[in-house]
Amino acid sequence: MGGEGATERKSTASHGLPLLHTRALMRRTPANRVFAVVYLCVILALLYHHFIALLHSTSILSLLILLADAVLAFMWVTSLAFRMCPTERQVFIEHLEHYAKESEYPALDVFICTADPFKEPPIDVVNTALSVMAYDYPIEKLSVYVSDDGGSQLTLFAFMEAARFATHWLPYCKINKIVERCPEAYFASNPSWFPETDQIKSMYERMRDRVENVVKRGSISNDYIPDQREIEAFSRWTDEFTPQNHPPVIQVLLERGKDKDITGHDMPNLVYISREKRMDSPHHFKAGALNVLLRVSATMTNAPVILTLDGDMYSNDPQTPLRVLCYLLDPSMDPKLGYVQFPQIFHGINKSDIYDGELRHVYQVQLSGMDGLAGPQLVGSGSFFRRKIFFGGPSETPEMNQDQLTSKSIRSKEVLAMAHHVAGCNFGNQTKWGTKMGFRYGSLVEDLHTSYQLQCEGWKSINCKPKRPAFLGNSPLNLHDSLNQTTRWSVGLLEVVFCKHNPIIYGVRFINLLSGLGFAYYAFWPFWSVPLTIYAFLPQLALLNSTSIFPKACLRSLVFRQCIPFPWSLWTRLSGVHIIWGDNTKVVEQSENVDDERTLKFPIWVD
Ligand SMILES: O=c1ccn([C@@H]2O[C@H](COP(=O)(O)OP(=O)(O)O[C@H]3O[C@H](CO)[C@@H](O)[C@H](O)[C@H]3O)[C@@H](O)[C@H]2O)c(=O)[nH]1
Ligand SMILES: [Mn+2]
Repeated sequence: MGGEGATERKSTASHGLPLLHTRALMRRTPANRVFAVVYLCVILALLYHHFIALLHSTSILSLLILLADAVLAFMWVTSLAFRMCPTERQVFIEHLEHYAKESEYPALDVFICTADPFKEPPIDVVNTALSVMAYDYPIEKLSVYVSDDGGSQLTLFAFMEAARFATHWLPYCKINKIVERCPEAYFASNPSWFPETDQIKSMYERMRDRVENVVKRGSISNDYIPDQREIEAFSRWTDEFTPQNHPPVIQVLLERGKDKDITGHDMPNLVYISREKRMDSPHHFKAGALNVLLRVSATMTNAPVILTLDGDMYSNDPQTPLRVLCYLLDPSMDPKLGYVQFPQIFHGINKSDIYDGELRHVYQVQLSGMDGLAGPQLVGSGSFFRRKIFFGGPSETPEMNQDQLTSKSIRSKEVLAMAHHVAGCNFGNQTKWGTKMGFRYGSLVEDLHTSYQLQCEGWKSINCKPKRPAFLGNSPLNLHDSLNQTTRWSVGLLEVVFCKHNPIIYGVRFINLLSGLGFAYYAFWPFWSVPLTIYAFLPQLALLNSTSIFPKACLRSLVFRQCIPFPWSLWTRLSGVHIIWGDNTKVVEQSENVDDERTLKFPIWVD
């Protein structure tokens, strides 16, 4: 696991072709490891100290401190997963041509989820879709599926508009080699001017106004719908149709080979899906939506590679799928590689980010840490999968027939009938969907839950962190949304803790010790609230009880003599600095020659 980084830093692979990717341990790894050993000693000393203090006098305060510090210590131990083998990787897209021709690239199905047109504005979801439809990827290999869990005709309307605008937008991006392919972000960035820029900009603004007007009004007037086929599509919204109770709606908006852009080139497939919802049938939230996408796409295109995106997360780099191919097309790649995860990077957050919406520790530090083990967890968006991982472990997946049904038109009656059938709410009942197949049910954080189960089955993953963010998304900006998200995540994470495959019990055995700890770190994340709450009230309680919570005893005499003489005594000898750590009950032992001027007093804080 460790040390391979250095040896992999060479320019050609063993088969003589230039390398597609490299991987190396980060330079801070040895320092991290030394730090971990030192820190572990201090934590043990601290817990020992609390324990001794408890023996001397058992008060509620000392019990609370012990509890708080025990939880902090546990969380710190689980976080070791991120520090032992932090890994960085590089890909070389320019070497892809040595491995495969464009026509040999695997097909790619993109899944975009949205759930509520009033919380996630359809125009944002449209921007997400346009940004991936314009990927630098062979168009005949690309399909985009939009899952609308809100079952809203407003979203369908937005996508009908998007399909028309895309026939102008895609050639504009490709001919002018635009890098920013999300139209909203492109026009906001003061782009360089091309002869068609003004025209395309006003087209975009017209589309945006139409979509926003319709959402504002909450209904679509007939003069907004130019096409008979489109009027028919909306006829499915009958009076009984509600977001929680409706039949499946699947609408093929663009079909490759049939629909052309304004320069006469093919358009990628674009399919709108709103799965069947019934009050008496569990929908399993996003995991349920993603499983319907897996099944419907299997009936239509069945691409071996899948990308999942949240509706609010657009592509910021048209070459992203090529980066993934650098791993997937490498013949020497571990066949157990199941998915490639890109970090979530958020835009529009103010500098101070008081709610930590950016989650930088997760995306900048922890994913690289997990990458050196069995691989990062899924983070819900920006994940490229091999389709087969949803159908069993690495040793048991049958090779699926990729040509199955793909020769038929996706608008054909047969294909559509099948697609509607698998989008039904009872289709997955009494099957392995959600337990052994597809995204796993049972947790609101389906991403962590599913990736944990996949890694237990033996699948591995890779963290891909290019300099230019591959995707940019939205994060809660106010306290209300932020608390809502935290509550939802906490419930979902506790569901992972209390499921029968708890990471501490199963994970450390089925994946590996450190990865298991890494998953435990996330699953036990709600437990941070225990020490936070205790430490929030501790000073006040101590004040009321007239007890001191900050200690006076000498750590050197307490720890060094009784517990761990080295390296702390060496440190004291070399530096002459005594570290003082005391006790809230009484002075345990006073050291003889403590030089007041060179004595550091501080409480020990974990992490
Ligand atoms: O029943 C549902 C619920 C949600 N979603 C979609 O799932 C995505 C994420 O849901 P959101 O409510 O925005 O949750 P967040 O907390 O913002 O999302 C983070 O956390 C989720 C749960 O871990 C992950 O799925 C996401 O990818 C990750 O960005 C959105 O696009 C929703 O439209 C559905 O399609 N159906
Ligand atoms: Mn979100």
